[in-house]
Amino acid sequence: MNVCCLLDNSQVAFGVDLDLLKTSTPFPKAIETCLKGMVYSIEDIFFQFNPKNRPFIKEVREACRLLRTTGAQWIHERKTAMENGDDVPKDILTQIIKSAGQEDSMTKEDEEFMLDNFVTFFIAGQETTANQLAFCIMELQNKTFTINLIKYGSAFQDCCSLTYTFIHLFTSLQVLKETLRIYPTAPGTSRELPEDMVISGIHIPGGCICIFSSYATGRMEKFFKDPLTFDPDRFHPDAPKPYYCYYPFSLGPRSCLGQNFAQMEAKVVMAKLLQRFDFTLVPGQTFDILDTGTLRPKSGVVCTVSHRNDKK
Ligand code: HEM
Repeated sequence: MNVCCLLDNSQVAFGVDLDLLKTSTPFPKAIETCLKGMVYSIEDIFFQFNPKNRPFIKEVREACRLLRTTGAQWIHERKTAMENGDDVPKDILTQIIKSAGQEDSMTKEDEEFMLDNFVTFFIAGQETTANQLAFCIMELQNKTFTINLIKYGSAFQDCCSLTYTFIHLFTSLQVLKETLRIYPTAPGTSRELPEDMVISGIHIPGGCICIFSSYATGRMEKFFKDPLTFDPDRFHPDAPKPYYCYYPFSLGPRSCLGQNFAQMEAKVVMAKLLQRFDFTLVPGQTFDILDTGTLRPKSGVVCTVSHRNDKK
């Protein structure tokens, strides 16, 4: 899933074919290492001062450097192509460079800022969607979900026979939205209060940082009946909309920039995979969750994959 999403992001956003399926690249590992570094430093503010963490910190620095040098190289190549009047894709990279070109002058700091955005885009955009799809495949093996599908009148037999109803559930995003309710791959966010505020009758002084957990609210009986049951019907177009208790992409002006892209990507990747393959979970895996900054399935969702045509 990581490879699928990384290929998709790099191709759509930066017009680069990473060729990950043929050659092994250090990219997915570098993204994972950067995320880990972020989590460890948030969890323990003294992390970087502990001598025993030095080897890991070195690893994180190298991973960041890899992402930044790659970003710099891609930007340079695209800039040169644009200056030479070559045909370039109308993708995000072209937009970033065009916007930068409208500035009177580009300082070294601006260039660093552009690279920061590149790395944010790469990290934010890959793990989250990949893990969402992995959780989704994990839930497809879940008996409760199977029962729910039978309720829709679908001929849902071994794992996932593709009826119209089933495909519709995906394309209408019901399944994907329900996946993010129980497994919000970016499990929370935070905001610093600029001034004193009263929230639900509680006075909070300005300068405090409030942390919001979409993982917690998504699993609260108060907001979702029988919260641990995977039921895509909660997101049926006629069902009442969740009110400020479902925010896997956060809310407000600084919410996820890639939300629409992510959901379109998830829909396309999932539909393509399920049209072609059957997934059967290798037994003995847990349905537990691992928190590595983003949430991911602890056992990795190791599956036996068979091509649908082979069964005909
Ligand atoms: C299932 C997939 C995804 C989930 C659950 C997710 C979730 C989030 C969350 C919770 C935030 C924090 C927003 C906040 O603090 O208020 C965020 C920020 C962000 N996301 Fe996503 N994201 C996903 C996919 C993507 C993709 C595919 C991209 C880009 C292609 C992307 C780009 C970004 C960026 C650039 C930010 C920073 C926005 C800002 O600071 O203004 N995300 N995302």
